[in-house]
Amino acid sequence: ILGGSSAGPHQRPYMASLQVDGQHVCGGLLIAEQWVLSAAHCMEDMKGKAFQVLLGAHSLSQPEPHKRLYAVRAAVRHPGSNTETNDDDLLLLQVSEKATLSEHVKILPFQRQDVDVPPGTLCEAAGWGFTSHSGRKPDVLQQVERPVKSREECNKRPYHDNTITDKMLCTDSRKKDTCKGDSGGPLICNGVAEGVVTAGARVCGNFKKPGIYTRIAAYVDWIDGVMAAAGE
Ligand SMILES: NCc1cccc(Nc2n[nH]c3ncnc(Nc4cccc(O)c4)c23)c1
Repeated sequence: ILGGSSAGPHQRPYMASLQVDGQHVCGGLLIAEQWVLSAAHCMEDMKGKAFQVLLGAHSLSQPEPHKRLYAVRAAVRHPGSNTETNDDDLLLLQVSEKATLSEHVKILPFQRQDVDVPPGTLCEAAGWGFTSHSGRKPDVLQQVERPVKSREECNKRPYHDNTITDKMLCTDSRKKDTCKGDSGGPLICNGVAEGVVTAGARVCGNFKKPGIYTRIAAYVDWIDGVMAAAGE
């Protein structure tokens, strides 16, 4: 997160950190007791290694009583996701057992009504991604408030030039923005998860490349279907 601030400890108890060999790779959000929603592109960063899901964390390094690392029982990428585009950039992770819910670990409701968030709505992104262009990594969860940018505007040059589909939304990216490591994390508007961070052009903090998010409401049937079909 560029231009943001540290979240209060456990103020965002739905935040997940996807980790390989103890290193943060991507964000995620807890959407059910045994399910974390993230971005399909995050699987590319795993380099085929096993990865875990950290829940209940504020600091990535410090021992915290409610921090717990879960093994992944199943990783389901959206069938439409691919390495070339931002389309359908969603990943559902079934963790090895139901998460122990508490003040520090909570489920975040997601938008089920497939209606665009009005442009100008102030939303929040959070993550443990880069906090500077030089690639500085934060220890504690960062957050930033961003206004939604209309799809019409976001699809113009010099912005994203007609690559933003109805299943995506944009936020202004001038100075304050998501960056490497924030992929997979939530965009929260009025307390409800509306989007999942996708890397898009991978540019951070440049107003010419607004932040791009996958609109969760456009994937409710897929999400419900995967969770229903999976076993224990
Ligand atoms: N703001 C959109 C967004 C959301 C999520 C991830 C991303 N960026 C990235 N995703 N993956 C990446 N691999 C390498 N570099 C990357 N961005 C980068 C790194 C250092 C300085 C800088 O200006 C930009 C990214 C960009």
